[in-house]
Amino acid sequence: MGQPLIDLRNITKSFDGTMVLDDLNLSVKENTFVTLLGPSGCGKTTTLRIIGGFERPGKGQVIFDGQDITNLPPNKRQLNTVFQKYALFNHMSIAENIAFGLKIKNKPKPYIQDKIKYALKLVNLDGFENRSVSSLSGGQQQRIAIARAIVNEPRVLLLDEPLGALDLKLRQDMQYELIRLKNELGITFIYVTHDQEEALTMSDTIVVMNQGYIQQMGSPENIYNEPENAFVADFIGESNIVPGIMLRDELVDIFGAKFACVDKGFGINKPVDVVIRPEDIDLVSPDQGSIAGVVTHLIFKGVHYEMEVMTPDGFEWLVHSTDMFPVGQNVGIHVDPFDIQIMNKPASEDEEAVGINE
Ligand SMILES: Nc1ncnc2c1ncn2[C@@H]1O[C@H](COP(=O)(O)OP(=O)(O)OP(=O)(O)O)[C@@H](O)[C@H]1O
Repeated sequence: MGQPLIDLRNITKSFDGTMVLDDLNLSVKENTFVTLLGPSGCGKTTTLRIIGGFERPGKGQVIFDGQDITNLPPNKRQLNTVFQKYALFNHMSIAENIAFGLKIKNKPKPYIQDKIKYALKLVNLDGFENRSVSSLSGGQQQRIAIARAIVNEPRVLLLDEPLGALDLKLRQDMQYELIRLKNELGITFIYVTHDQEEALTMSDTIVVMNQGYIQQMGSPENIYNEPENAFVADFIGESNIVPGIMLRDELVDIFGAKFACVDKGFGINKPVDVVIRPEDIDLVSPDQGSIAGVVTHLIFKGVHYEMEVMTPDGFEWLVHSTDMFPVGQNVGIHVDPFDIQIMNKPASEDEEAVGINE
């Protein structure tokens, strides 16, 4: 593969003596949609601001297309940023808002007019040139903010929770719009969100962060199906995370019951964490399952039923199924070997950084 477009090397950042990013390494390939995902305060925005040039790292380098841009100001970088608050100028028309960056660069008038038209078409707001900012809905304002960034022809668009202020339906519409834009424009998107569903929907690559460390980096499928640790498993979707003992290759003991799996190389009689997604549990008759239990909770969720099944050890398994099993019913739990994910127990309670270079 060619060299990455953006390479963060050993980035460290503290605020008031508190470490926010600790030796962070991140490579982003050109023309990918990369999402920084993690809980509030994990350092996503700080990472984005360092890429954008709004924040200087304490240590480390920001490499863009092979060049060190660590000390370059934001306006000299080939990227544009869209924030959650649209930051449009209320006293200017839509056209003036979009033209703002181009006027500063002294671009000729006909060029600017063409660009405004082109950008408005891209964000599905043709003919909005003379409208005022206040006459637009939140979603429309956010599209204008994106149009304003696009006319500068950045190689990278940085987006910091750009859909955070929108309601669910609008947010979903805008998610599709952004994917379309990325495909049409062929530019690299770096997107910050704490919404895992949004990340799974939109990204080519998800970077899961926690407490200033990258926990895992991979495709949405990889992150969802093969979480590398309990934090990722828990943060991305719902999971049953249960203690197990690897009896040998491809066989794990969970609460005294044997489950066939496909994992190897963990050793013999080794304590592990086992991740099983709620939708991967099949409820069968008690004698057909690997372990028997009783249904303790049942909720109808629209697309599926959500149930909890308590096994004799006292663990309550979360189960999603289109079949309904009433509270009090005795059931067996069966899991396909491919749907069982074995993880090493963390070496200590400390957060661990994981290697992220593919
Ligand atoms: N300018 C600043 N001065 C002091 N502390 C800061 C500053 N910017 C960020 N922090 C702190 O750094 C930590 C990481 O913040 P950051 O905004 O990067 O997290 P985040 O993952 O983007 O969170 P959120 O989703 O809430 O925006 C937080 O504890 C935050 O309070």
